[in-house]
Amino acid sequence: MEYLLDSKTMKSCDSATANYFGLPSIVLMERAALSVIELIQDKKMKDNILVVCGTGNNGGDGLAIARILYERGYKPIVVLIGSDDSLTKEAAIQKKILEKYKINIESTIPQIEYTTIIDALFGIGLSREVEGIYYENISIMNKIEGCKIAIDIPSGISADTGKVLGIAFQADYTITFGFSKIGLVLYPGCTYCGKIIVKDIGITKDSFLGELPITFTYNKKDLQELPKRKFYSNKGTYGKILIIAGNINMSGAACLAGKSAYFTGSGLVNIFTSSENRIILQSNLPEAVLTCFNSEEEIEELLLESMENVDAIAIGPGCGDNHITRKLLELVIKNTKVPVVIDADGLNALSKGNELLTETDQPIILTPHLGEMSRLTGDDVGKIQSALLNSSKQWVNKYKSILVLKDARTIVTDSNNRVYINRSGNNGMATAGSGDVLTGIITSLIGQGKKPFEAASLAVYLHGLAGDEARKKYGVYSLMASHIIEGISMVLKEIN
Ligand SMILES: NC(=O)C1=CN([C@@H]2O[C@H](COP(=O)(O)OP(=O)(O)OC[C@H]3O[C@@H](n4cnc5c(N)ncnc54)[C@H](O)[C@@H]3O)[C@@H](O)[C@H]2O)[C@@H](O)CC1
Ligand SMILES: [K+]
Repeated sequence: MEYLLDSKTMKSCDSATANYFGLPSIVLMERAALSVIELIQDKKMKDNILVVCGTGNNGGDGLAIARILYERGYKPIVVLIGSDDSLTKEAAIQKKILEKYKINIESTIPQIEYTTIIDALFGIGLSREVEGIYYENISIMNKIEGCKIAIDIPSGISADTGKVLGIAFQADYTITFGFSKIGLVLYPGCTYCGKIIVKDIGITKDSFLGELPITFTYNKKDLQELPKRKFYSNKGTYGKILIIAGNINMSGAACLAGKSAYFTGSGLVNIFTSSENRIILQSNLPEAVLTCFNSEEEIEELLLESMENVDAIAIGPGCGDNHITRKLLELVIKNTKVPVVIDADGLNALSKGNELLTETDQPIILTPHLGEMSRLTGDDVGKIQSALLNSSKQWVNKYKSILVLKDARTIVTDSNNRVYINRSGNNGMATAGSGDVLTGIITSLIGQGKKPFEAASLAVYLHGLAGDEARKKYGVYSLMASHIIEGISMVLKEIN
C-alpha cells in the first residue's frame, strides 16, 4: 500500500519532521536537492542546465540544486521568478549562498540551448490560478527543447485534485519527496508528470504523528492481500455468492459476472435470472447454479430462497431498466443478511429512490460509472468528473455505503473517509461488459471473506491489472470483457 498525500497532510508531515523531530527544513531541502542531482548524474545530463525557481521552498530546492550542480562542475543557468520580499526563510538562505559563490541569478530565461530544464517554480504550495509572469515562464519552459524535470510536482498542478490551475509544466520526470501526492495520480495531473520518482529525504511515516493518511493506492505486492487458498479446503471455503443478472437478450452480463467470480476463486456461483437465459447460460457457464423465473409472480419466493446461505450478493448486470429490476432490488435490500454489490441497471433502479439504501444495515457497494453517478445524484457528468473525490465523499457521507466511482482513475470511498485511488488498467477496458467483470470480482472477494471496502479496492486493482494483461495480448482496440477475465487468471497464477 502506498499513501497518497494532499498538500495539507504533506505540509504537516514536513512541519512535524522539522519541529517535532527537529530535523531542520534546510537539511531536508539539501537531501531533496541531492536526490535530483542523483538523477541528473545517473542520466549523464550535460550543460546547459536551466533551473527556474519560485520564491517558496520549491524554489529553495531549485536554488540548492543549482548550487550543488555548481559544486560538481556544472555551469547552471539560474532564474528566480518573483520578488525577494516573498522568499521563504530557507529560499532566502539558498539565494544568499548562491550570491556568495557568485552564481548569477537571472530574472528572465536566457534564450539559449539547454539539455535540461528544471522546474522549481511551485510545489505543493500552489494555491491559486497561475497568471502573469508565472504563466509566461511556464509557457516558455514548455516550449524549450530538453529533458524536463519537475521538482516535487509539475508547477501548475494542484497537489490535492490533479487539476491544471491555468497552465502546467509538462515534465519527463517528476521527483517527488517523501510520499507521492494525490495530484500526481489523478487526471489530468498524471499526464504532466512523466516518470514519477518518489525520493526519501528523511521524512518518514513517524511524521504522521499517529494520524495516518486516508488516501492510498495499491502496488503489485498488495496482491498478497488476496484471500489465500488453503491446502485443506472445499468449495464452501471460498464462498457462495448470488448474482442477480441478465434479462432477455442480456444473458452475456450474467455470464461475464459469474465467470469472473469463478476466475477470482469463488467456490460456488448461483445466478438468478430470467428463464429465457437458462439454455445459453447452461451452455456458456455450466459451472454456475441457476435459479430462473418464468413470471413476475414467481420472483419473490424464488429470490428469497436463493438469498439463503450465501456470503455475498450482486445485483444489476444486464437486468434491464424496468420495474422488475426495482422490485428485485427492493427485495434484496430489505431482506439481505450479507453485503450487496449494486451495479449497472441495479443502480438505475436505485436512482428511482435512493432512500432505499437506508433500509438495511448490511454493507452496500455501489459501482457507478459517471453516467450512473449522474443519475444517482442528479448532478451533471461534467461536474462529477471535475471533482471526483468531492462527489464521492459527499455521496458516502449522505448514504453510508461504499462507492466505487468508475473512471480512468477509479476511486473507492467509504463513510470512514478512506479513499483508494486506482492506477492499474488502460483505455482498452472502456468496452461493453468490463463493469460486469468488476462486479464479479468484487462479489467473489467479499464471498471469500474480504471486508467490503478492501474487497472493492483490491477488486478494482485486480480488474485493472487483468485488463493490462489483456492489453498485452490483444491491444487496446481489440480488447473485450472476456479477455479481461482471461487476464484475471494471468495475474492470479503468479501469486500462489
Ligand atoms: N520542510 C519542508 O517544508 C520542505 C519543503 N520542500 C519543498 O517545498 C515545497 C513547498 O514549499 P512552499 O510551501 O513554500 O510552497 P511552494 O514553494 O510550492 O510555493 C508557495 C509560494 O508560491 C505562492 N503562490 C502559490 N500559488 C501561486 C500562484 N498561482 N501564483 C503566484 N504565487 C503563488 C505562495 O503564496 C507561496 O509564496 C515542496 O513542494 C517541496 O518542493 C522540500 O524542500 C522538502 C522539505
Ligand atoms: K515544481
